[in-house]
Amino acid sequence: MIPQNLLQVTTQKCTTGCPILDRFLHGGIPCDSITEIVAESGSGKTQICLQLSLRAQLPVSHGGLSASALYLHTEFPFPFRRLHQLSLSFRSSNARHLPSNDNPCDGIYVQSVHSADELLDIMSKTESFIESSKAQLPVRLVVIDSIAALFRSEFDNTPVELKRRSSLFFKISSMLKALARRFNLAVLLTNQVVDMVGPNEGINGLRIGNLGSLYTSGRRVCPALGLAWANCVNSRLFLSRHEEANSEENGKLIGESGGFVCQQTRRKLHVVFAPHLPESSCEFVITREGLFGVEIAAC
Ligand SMILES: Nc1ncnc2c1ncn2[C@@H]1O[C@H](COP(=O)(O)OP(=O)(O)OP(=O)(O)O)[C@@H](O)[C@H]1O
Repeated sequence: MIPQNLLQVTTQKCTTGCPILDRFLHGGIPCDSITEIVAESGSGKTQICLQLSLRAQLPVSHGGLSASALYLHTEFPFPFRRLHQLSLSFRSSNARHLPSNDNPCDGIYVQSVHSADELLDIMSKTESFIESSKAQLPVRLVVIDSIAALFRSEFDNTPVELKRRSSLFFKISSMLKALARRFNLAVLLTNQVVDMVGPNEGINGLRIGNLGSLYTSGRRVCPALGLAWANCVNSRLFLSRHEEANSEENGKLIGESGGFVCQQTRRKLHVVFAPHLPESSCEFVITREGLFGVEIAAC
């Protein structure tokens, strides 16, 4: 058996709730591991985090973790309405696998975080929190949405501050990895992107993972927080979006040629790096029910 297959056999995964995305991710988001989803704003990062937080409650036999989720949010306000909307469709399509009277939103512990120091403080208390919540569904999924927001304005661009920032990265990731290992948790983080300017060489051309350059909305971007943070996560997934103009008779906009033009957002999930996934990408859509993969028929 090759090492890649060994990892797949022994690692438990949390389903996304979509068979196409699960197949693409070889079962879902892995436990005992840190998975990062990086994308520009409005790409679906929060949507997939909410979706996973609900799906974690499913029994293991149905791809879940039979577990609750701890959702640490750094972007305000927390999207309670979207969670409620997702929970309604989740409950109606999974009624047979969930306790009949329970509200799935109750299986998600939501906690706001305002700074990196506060995150460290919360994580130091998480161990006893997880242990004490053993009576209900145990916490087996930790979400941090988003990690970049904690570092957005707190640090100057000086060597001393950058060193302080890197040391915080390593502290956070080693605490997360220790928690993930001890409780067999799936850890899911979101990260933002920054625009890349200038030629694709030198530090700009530095390749991290499978993809040389990341493109979204026609811009070349790279994940926020740089190389030091890239070394802190086990897997990195990238969500891209591109607006396409399709001429259509019943479309919404009038194109240059006088015909109708319909704007359509094409979204893709890419593997930037992951120990258990090959270089690949998968189209997806976002609906009221969440994120769903789309299989493109071969011509
Ligand atoms: N109910 C819904 N039906 C269809 N699409 C939706 C629905 N809710 C959200 N979306 C789509 O999801 C996108 C927002 O997703 P989300 O907030 O998860 O993105 P994000 O990457 O987390 O953004 P940010 O970084 O700004 O928080 C919107 O652009 C919208 O197109």
